[in-house]
Amino acid sequence: MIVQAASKEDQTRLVDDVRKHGTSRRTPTVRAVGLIAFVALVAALPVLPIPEFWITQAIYIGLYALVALGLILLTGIVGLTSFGQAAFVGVGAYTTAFLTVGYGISPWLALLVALALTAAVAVILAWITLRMSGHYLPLATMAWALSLYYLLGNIDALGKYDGIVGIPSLSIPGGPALDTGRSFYYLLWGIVVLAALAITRLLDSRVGRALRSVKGGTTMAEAMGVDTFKAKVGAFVLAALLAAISGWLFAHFQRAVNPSPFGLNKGIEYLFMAVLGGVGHVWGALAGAGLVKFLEDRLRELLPALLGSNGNFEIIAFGVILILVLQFMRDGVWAFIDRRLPRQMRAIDWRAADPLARRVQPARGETVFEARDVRKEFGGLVAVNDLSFSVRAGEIMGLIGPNGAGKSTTFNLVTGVLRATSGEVRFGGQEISRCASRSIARRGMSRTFQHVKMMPTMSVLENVALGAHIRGHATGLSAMLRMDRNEEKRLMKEAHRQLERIGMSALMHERAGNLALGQQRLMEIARALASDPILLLLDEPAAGLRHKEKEQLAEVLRQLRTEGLTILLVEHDMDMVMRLCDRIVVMEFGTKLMEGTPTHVQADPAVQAAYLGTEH
Ligand SMILES: Nc1ncnc2c1ncn2[C@@H]1O[C@H](COP(=O)(O)OP(=O)(O)OP(=O)(O)O)[C@@H](O)[C@H]1O
Repeated sequence: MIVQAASKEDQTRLVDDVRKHGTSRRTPTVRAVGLIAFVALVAALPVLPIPEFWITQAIYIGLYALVALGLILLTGIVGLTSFGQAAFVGVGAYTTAFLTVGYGISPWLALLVALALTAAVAVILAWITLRMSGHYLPLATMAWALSLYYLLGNIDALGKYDGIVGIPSLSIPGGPALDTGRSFYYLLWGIVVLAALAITRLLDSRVGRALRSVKGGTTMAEAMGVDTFKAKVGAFVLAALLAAISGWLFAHFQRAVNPSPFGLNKGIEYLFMAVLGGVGHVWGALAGAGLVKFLEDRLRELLPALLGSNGNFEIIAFGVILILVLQFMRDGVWAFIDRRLPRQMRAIDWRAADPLARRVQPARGETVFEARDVRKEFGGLVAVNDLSFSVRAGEIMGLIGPNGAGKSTTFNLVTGVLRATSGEVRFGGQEISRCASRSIARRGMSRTFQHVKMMPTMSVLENVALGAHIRGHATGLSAMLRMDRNEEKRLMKEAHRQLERIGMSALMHERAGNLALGQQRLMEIARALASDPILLLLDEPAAGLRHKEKEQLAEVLRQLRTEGLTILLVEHDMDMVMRLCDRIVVMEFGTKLMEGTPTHVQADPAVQAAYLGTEH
């Protein structure tokens, strides 16, 4: 991962800032004022003396924003692309149209049916495609959008391409009818604001961190105990449900449906809204929906006048705008605004929280880990050749060898990233050779990566809190309802404690991507420690560090050993390995060359030859 180190002044400023203001400073008020102003404007709009046209426009923006919100979660947060959101809007719209017009069912009951149907379709699509890597999901969503469009247009009971008319307007059960634009507006925007709030809360939670960790690869997330498949399916279903709610509202607002607004074109337009608005931000959905609606209207007037003929020219203009946005405002309009707003700092509200329960550590000297004749073949290449070694509680075991010796492969076999061709890996007395990474993490093995893997746009504290994922239980729903705060405080307290342990708590509010490489490596160690591991695996933690940073790292590792932690260390810096490790396994060409104390290893002619490249 390419990361930009913050300038020395930036870091000093940040640390000073935190010290001066105390770490419990609240977010500056510009954001809060902006939020209040926005909600006030949304609430006041219908009572202002403005033409009905503007209310209708605001309703369309709200309908679009609901769909775009789902895409923020799916594309911006989890990193999946869907061209099929318009089709989910169609499921919501057609289900309610069919049931309310054909069978006189209450629209609210029809909403439940629409949501159930949408969830079923989304789960099936996600289940089939997300197990496969590559572009299967985007392709499947395209196929889904195309097939639903033609299906709707060819079913007699759904009125073919003419659709269904005479859909009743909504009314609050036992309350008023929402049959005017202004009354409908309140229901719709109430739902939009609630959905935006729910997604914001979700992102600021244990499940939210897990969802964000999935973007850009699953290895790190799985190593933190996150079920990445479940996270992806969950995000896909939630995005589909938001689209279906938009469709349900759309049908009762328009009072008629036909297949055209639910085709692939519209699916692309929804994606365009999310990207234009800023796919990484909840506000991006609102900005994108507003901008696209505005552009749509302007272009529909302007383009025919300019070009002298009628047609769907705005699609071409959208394409050009998208290219320009991707070129000059890659993260969307909201990211551009967000960068200019005061940085958000989390208030420290966890001091009084109960600490998380700790694992019982094995007695010093007990064998915690064992590899027995572990072998890994890549085609004809034997990367790890019947390797056996064990690690005892409370020691630092080094795993060294020249480039290509098989150390990283061994690491991946041990942590469940790769499956061994043969042999056995045991941890805590149990066989784990067939276990997935996340299940190994739950058993008490935690790791760092040769190339730092983190969430660069999230704070250092949040990155470290991800490490404690397996120690929490709060669900996404409880996060949306803010019923997870007690556990969240405990997780944050743990993350803070681990940052203090490695001497980095002053940087906890900094964006992880702004840290220098040495600090990022230390942050990874804090993250691994937050899982309360029995065995800590460090993959070349000193790579790329300067002398002083290496000294700091060595000091941290010594301290951890004193506290009784067991460490398996892969490292190229021989000086560090020899000074730190209790025992060392030396590998060459996938085979164990020898095992012993640093003194033995250093004196061994075969080891010297392996490193110097001479015959032995
Ligand atoms: N996925 C893979 N497919 C094919 N060959 C692989 C794969 N992963 C590793 N190898 C090969 O296995 C051998 C061992 O590689 P590995 O990365 O484990 O060595 P290493 O000791 O970690 O090296 P380094 O110190 O350079 O990281 C190398 O020859 C490498 O090319």
